[in-house]
Amino acid sequence: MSRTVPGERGEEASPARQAPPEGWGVFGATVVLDRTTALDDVTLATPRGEVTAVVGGDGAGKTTLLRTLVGRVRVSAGRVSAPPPVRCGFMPTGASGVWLDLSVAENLDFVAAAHRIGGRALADRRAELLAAAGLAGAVDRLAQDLSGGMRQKLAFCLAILHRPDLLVLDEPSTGVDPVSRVDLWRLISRAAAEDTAVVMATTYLDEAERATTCLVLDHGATLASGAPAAILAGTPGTLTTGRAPAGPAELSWRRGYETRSWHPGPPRDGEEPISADMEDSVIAYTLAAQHSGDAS
Ligand SMILES: Nc1ncnc2c1ncn2[C@@H]1O[C@H](COP(=O)(O)OP(=O)(O)OP(=O)(O)O)[C@@H](O)[C@H]1O
Repeated sequence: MSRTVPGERGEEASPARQAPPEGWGVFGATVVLDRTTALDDVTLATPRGEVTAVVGGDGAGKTTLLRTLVGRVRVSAGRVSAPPPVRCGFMPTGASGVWLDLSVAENLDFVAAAHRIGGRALADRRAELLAAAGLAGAVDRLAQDLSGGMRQKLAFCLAILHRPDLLVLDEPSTGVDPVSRVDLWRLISRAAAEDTAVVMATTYLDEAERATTCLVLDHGATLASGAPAAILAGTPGTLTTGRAPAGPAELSWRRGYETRSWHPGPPRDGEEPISADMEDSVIAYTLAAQHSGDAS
């Protein structure tokens, strides 16, 4: 394990740093947790100014990967390169970074104090974030009295308050209503536009499709990675749609009123394959990994 983190939590805020030439990220990382291989030789590069999405089903390794990136989990093989903790922002899943018995303003002030931000700089930053997150009318409300979406947005504001170089978000929009999801995505895009390296785990594949690059995990292993368009273009096998499954039930799934069917290999006679969106594509990659030994 060779994590390169020069700073310690709680050290004084330092100016923004350049990423090393090879960039920040997790490179060839293997993580074993209590005899479970949570990550198996996974690489995730996190360039500045870009949004990198990590997707995958339950237990795929998303949280472990993000926690590895911010130094909370040790790798048993591979390498992690990240800014010092004081220059990272981490939003854990479920808005668990929010103090429920503090008001919105107190939450922000508390985190600002930890980063030694005060006075005019804090007033300006607080006003900017509250306006962008649509929380200006709720500054004096206890966090426990916020809606789930408002709490997620507050958690986001806490993670980004000190303008981190690397912003790591664990399922920021899970359980959030569609309007708040749009707000959150705007905040995330804005952070990237301000040259922050943004990494987010998400279960919403339409969000992943809007990221600059995307990493698809399954059981701790990489199924696909790259620009969303490249992932879609590389979708394995053949995908069709219809009213009923075109093959075995375990290779079919519902999409709205339709049923998608997948099989490995090229289209068969008479089949009319469809183009995959990210949701179909991730399912196809997963099925391909599960059925890699099957004849096409
Ligand atoms: N502390 C731990 N001890 C042992 N195994 C763990 C621990 N934390 C996670 N795991 C295992 O590591 C694997 C990856 O878990 P992880 O939480 O990273 O997945 P995830 O993609 O974030 O899933 P979810 O979306 O369900 O939270 C799972 O098999 C999980 O059971």
